[in-house]
Amino acid sequence: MNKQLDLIKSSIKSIPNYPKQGIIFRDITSLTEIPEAFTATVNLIAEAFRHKGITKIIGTESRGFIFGAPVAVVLGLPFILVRKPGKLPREVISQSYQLEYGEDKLEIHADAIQQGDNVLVIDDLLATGGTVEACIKLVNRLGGEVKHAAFVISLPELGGEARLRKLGVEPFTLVDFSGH
Ligand SMILES: O=P(O)(O)OC[C@H]1O[C@H](OP(=O)(O)OP(=O)(O)O)[C@H](O)[C@@H]1O
Ligand SMILES: Nc1ncnc2[nH]cnc12
Repeated sequence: MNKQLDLIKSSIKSIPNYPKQGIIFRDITSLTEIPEAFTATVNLIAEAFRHKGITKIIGTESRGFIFGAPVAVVLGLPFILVRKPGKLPREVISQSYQLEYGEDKLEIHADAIQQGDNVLVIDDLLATGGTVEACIKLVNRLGGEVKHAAFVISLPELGGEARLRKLGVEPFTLVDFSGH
């Protein structure tokens, strides 16, 4: 187990000052290029949630798709896409959320979640928690519940873990990095 987590962490490249000065970008493209690391990542998340009564998995555009979709396949669960505005073809509901500078929106198909759904949100990385909070609001507005959210990477200093706990969701993360 620790060997797998070590492999996953060492597969993530850190790029200083990208996309802007002062940010250290934690790059999952170097992880997905290593089949053993990508497979271990998907399997560790899937096995952690196999017996949690999850009914649907959400992946958030775009990096959440990379991990959410294969976990949904492993668990045999529906995969729901939460996308940036204007990308989904049928009726949607939208949720605004704060970015570091300014505001953006996320959308979900209005018929994607039903009353009683127990939804797992999957993303590559938890920073401020704004993205996952917007997903939780979308699911709740459609009558579903989010009790679990899973991330490959957490940046605890940015407050996302604490924000999620306040919303009653215990974050599941594989590796932590300190520093932005
Ligand atoms: O916890 P937060 O502060 O909300 O940040 C985390 C989000 O930011 C990144 O996505 P981004 O919006 O950069 O889009 P991308 O996946 O298309 O690169 C990342 O993939 C998470 O979805
Ligand atoms: N430091 C970081 N690296 C990669 N993706 C991010 N999304 C938000 N902060 C990030």
